Amino acid sequence: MDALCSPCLQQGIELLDSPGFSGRLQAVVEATRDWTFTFRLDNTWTVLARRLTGIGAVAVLLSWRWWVPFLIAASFMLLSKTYTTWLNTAFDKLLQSSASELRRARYVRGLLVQTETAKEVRLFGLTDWLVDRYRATWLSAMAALWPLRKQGLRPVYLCCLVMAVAVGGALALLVNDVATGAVGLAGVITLIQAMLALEAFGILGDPQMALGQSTAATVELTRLRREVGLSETHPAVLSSEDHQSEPSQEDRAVENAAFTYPTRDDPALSGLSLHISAGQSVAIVGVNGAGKSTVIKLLCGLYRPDQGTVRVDGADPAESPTARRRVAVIFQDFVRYHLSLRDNVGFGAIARHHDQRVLNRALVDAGGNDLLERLEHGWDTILSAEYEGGTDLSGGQWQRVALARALAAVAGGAGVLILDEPTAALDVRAETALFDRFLQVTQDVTTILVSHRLSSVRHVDRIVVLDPGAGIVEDGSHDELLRAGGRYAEMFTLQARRFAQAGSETLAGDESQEPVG
Ligand SMILES: Nc1ncnc2c1ncn2[C@@H]1O[C@H](COP(=O)(O)OP(=O)(O)OP(=O)(O)O)[C@@H](O)[C@H]1O
Repeated sequence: MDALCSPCLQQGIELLDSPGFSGRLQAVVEATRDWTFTFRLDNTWTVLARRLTGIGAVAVLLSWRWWVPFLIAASFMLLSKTYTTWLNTAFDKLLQSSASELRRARYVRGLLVQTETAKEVRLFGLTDWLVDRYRATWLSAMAALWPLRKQGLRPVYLCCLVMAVAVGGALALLVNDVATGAVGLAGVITLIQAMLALEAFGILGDPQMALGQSTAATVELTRLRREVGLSETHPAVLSSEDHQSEPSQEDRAVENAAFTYPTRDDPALSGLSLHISAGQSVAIVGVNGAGKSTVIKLLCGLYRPDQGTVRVDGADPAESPTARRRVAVIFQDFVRYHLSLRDNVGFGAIARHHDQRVLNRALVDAGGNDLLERLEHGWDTILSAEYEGGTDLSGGQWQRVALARALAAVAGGAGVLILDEPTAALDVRAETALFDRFLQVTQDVTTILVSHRLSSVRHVDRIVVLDPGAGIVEDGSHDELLRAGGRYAEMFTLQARRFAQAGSETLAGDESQEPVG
């Protein structure tokens, strides 16, 4: 799968937006995971037909030496029984001792192919790490099988020997009959074919079908790769040196960008230009559907503009993994990884994933240090109640973990930190406090905040008001925009009045829905 997932996510996430591609990718995943149903259905007929062939073979061999077909068929059946017993034991053992590890392995594999996780996996450059984790978890789950393979298979090998002796003995008899002239050429061919057909009483299966099944997923993968024009080469893995720790002094810019989503006719952005100086804090506000998240996605290199350019530190983030690594973003639909707290935070800076200092600092700065005390296994607690020893978190706790991930990314070298409404579930006061704290701990970093609550973002250096179709309609500091008395001023006043009337607690829910303008 990594042969497809890595280059696919490296290119962008448009492919996963395409229902056709996404559906086929999921089909490949299913194909490599679970053949059980179709396997049984298809093979019912095959097994019936082959058993009938076996009975015919017995009838043919009866006329030669009556005991030969029974001896050979019995040896095949014995082998079949021993092998099936081993297989059942192996599966039992696997499910008993490694079920949760197998599940974890599948979960990690799922992160590589799901649309919901694609943005973060690409942005944080997690593909290779996840592929390695998948392999390691899967191998560790399979470890329960290795001893069984060594010792448990001995009876199976013994039955193979018995079968070989029975078939070999029958062939020797046949050679003898040929030598004495008791059996002619036509008889030899018929009898040998009949002997081979007795294999229908065994469990050797249809090699062609088995081969077809095992290669079907590979064939589909190859076809998908060819269709979407993915190269064979594996994308380069960024080393820790690629994660510059010094903030860059270069600007971030979107220049005359137009973009239409592949599944839409109307453009999400047309002719938008936005320059952000290094170290500046900027808030992007606007009504629902104004294109705020789309601008962010372009800046992250998740999509390529149809027209115009996007530059982060002088490079196109859609093309340059290094430029992409300079941007850390947490979206409203950030991923709640069913993995350890360490992974959830460390994914922000995968090259420093085990640097405890970075993790501690990020969690404290995100206001989540008290969370650590409540987790039974500390940093190694799995953040999902579906796993033994794991636990789920509240919405607010998850948000702090996601913010810690973004801060870890800054420690890992990201120079642009973007929060695209990950705090929408917090009330106005909590969001304002968190944004203020964020601006404090990220003073050297370019910060972009997206929010509907104008009071939460008033302390940024600059506020940009986006309008659907019209692009940027206002641009300035909070005070400047208030003085200008335009749309921002109008909405800020309206929100402030409603806030005062309703009280912070009750308004919190309403205001998260409140559009600007
Ligand atoms: N993945 C997508 N596929 C198709 N259309 C999309 C997609 N994402 C956004 N759009 C459309 O693009 C336009 C801009 O959406 P965008 O999410 O950028 O707006 P926004 O200002 O962030 O909105 P909100 O405040 O509701 O989050 C909208 O018309 C939206 O329906």
